[in-house]
Amino acid sequence: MTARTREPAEARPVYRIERLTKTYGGFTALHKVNLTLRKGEFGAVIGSSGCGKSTLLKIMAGLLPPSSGRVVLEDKPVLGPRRDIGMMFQQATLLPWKTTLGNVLLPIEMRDGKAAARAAEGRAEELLELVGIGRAKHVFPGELSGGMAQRAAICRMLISDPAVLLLDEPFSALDELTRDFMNMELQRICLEREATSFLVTHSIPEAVILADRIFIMEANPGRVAEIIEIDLPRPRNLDMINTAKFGEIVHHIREKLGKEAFGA
Ligand SMILES: Nc1ncnc2c1ncn2[C@@H]1O[C@H](COP(=O)(O)OP(=O)(O)OP(=O)(O)O)[C@@H](O)[C@H]1O
Repeated sequence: MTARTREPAEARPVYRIERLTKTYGGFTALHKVNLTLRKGEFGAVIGSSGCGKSTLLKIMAGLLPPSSGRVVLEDKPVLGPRRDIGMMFQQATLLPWKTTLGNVLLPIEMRDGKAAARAAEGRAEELLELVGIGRAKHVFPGELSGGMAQRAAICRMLISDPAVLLLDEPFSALDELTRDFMNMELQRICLEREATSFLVTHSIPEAVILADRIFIMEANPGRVAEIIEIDLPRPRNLDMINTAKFGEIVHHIREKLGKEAFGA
């Protein structure tokens, strides 16, 4: 696996979220959230249900306007959806009448037309090889397993060469073994591409195994309560889950979230 050319802590900031507040009517869902992601960094956000994780991700993606504050990506304010922001959701949502290759090329076809999509076929094939489903390029989604469909969704996200990957529980619908495997694949892809990534998850071990930093959110109003640096070496592997250090980090986060959930 490709090693990092530099540690994210030394890299330049790519994504800046500044004093972000979001209100729905009289309800404050997010209150003055500050957060910076550096080039190649993997950030994860974790917090109890309703603390504003999805709201934060939607604002970061330009899908929802903030009430105040701002989001800046590569020195340009995010004012709406942008081609340099890649997103992935719990469901792969592939179009059933298009092949795997056709689905991967869809963002190009929709944006720049069929000729541009044809011109990008080689690149799409490379991406399918990268995630290990090159042989399924002419297969329709109905014949793909859940893990294969999410691999195709990864390629569809990467085809536009986004500056940042926003991941909303991308593997939570998969069985545990496939999910573990896909998380390791995600790490490999992110390391190879020096991708800047931000993951929303409900799973503490998933956040710990993937992230350089974990943002713990608390509710009422939604805010970042603590940032935890995960200094496990890279590339990470699933055996690390059984180490004392991993257990201590998980325990600390669980305590923190438990206090929040039960008001202790
Ligand atoms: N469109 C909306 N109108 C009013 N309130 C909303 C709206 N969307 C979200 N909320 C509220 O804002 C708060 C944050 O919601 P959000 O979905 O961002 O939380 P979350 O942390 O992603 O939750 P979960 O983990 O359950 O997905 C919740 O209290 C929710 O009820």
